[in-house]
Amino acid sequence: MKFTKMQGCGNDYVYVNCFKEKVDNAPEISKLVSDRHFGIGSDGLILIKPSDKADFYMDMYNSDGTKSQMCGNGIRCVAKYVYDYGLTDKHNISIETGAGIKYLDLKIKENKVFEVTVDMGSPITKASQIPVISDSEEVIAKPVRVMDTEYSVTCVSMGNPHAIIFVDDTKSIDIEKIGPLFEYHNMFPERTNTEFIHVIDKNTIDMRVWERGSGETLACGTGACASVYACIWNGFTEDNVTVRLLGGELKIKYDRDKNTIFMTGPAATVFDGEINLNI
Ligand SMILES: N[C@H](CCC[C@H](N)C(=O)O)C(=O)O
Repeated sequence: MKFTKMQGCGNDYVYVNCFKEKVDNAPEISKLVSDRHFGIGSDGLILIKPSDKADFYMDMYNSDGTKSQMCGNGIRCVAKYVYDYGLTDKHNISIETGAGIKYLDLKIKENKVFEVTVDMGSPITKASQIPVISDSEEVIAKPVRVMDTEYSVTCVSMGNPHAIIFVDDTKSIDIEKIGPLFEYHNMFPERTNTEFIHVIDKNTIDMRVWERGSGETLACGTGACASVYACIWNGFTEDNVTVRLLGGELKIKYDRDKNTIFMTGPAATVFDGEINLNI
């Protein structure tokens, strides 16, 4: 199987052009290629497919083989792939995802995409739509006890679930221990991505993330959008926020009039390759 390894802020996936390659059993293949010792090494698998509703369709799988509705860093790399590899010459494209059709604005230098702005759609806060089990309609700054510590949890979906937790320092979190406890917490019937946020100032936050189905990643685009909305909702930041992640920075803007979140960030190609899938 031919593939292209790409990354957005260090959130790296194996991309397959399904206009040319046939991929059966994507969940199994995602687990295989994601393995950083026995496979290619990645946070998951992203299939680039035709769509009858948009220019392309992004089909995304975590490294544990589970499917996700949406991938922010991934969709920027899909945009880079389809332009750089000649599947489109448009500077504005639409991509169908499990979280609806997304619209992207490609920034190009020397005929290659280097940065993309994505209309990520509206944040979802209704508990039943995240989903999160709660006796209230929405979950904002809810105290949740895990491992004899109480955390303040705010839940937002960007088509995929996010639990945003505010902390005083992102470095001191034992994310390998705490991350899975939130991911598999019984308040999240479909599990959750979990973001740990330290608010630096009204326009800057630090973020670490434990992703549903992939563990800690260097960045999470949907998580950055969900986290910025949670910050605005809690009154901690303004509408334009730089999110500082382990793997880079994302610029997030909440457009109040449209109730829409825009994400701007880099996309990079690491290498092209071919793998013998004897499964
Ligand atoms: N890394 C992705 C998010 C993957 C989400 C996935 N872990 C899930 O929702 O199950 C991003 O940049 O938005």
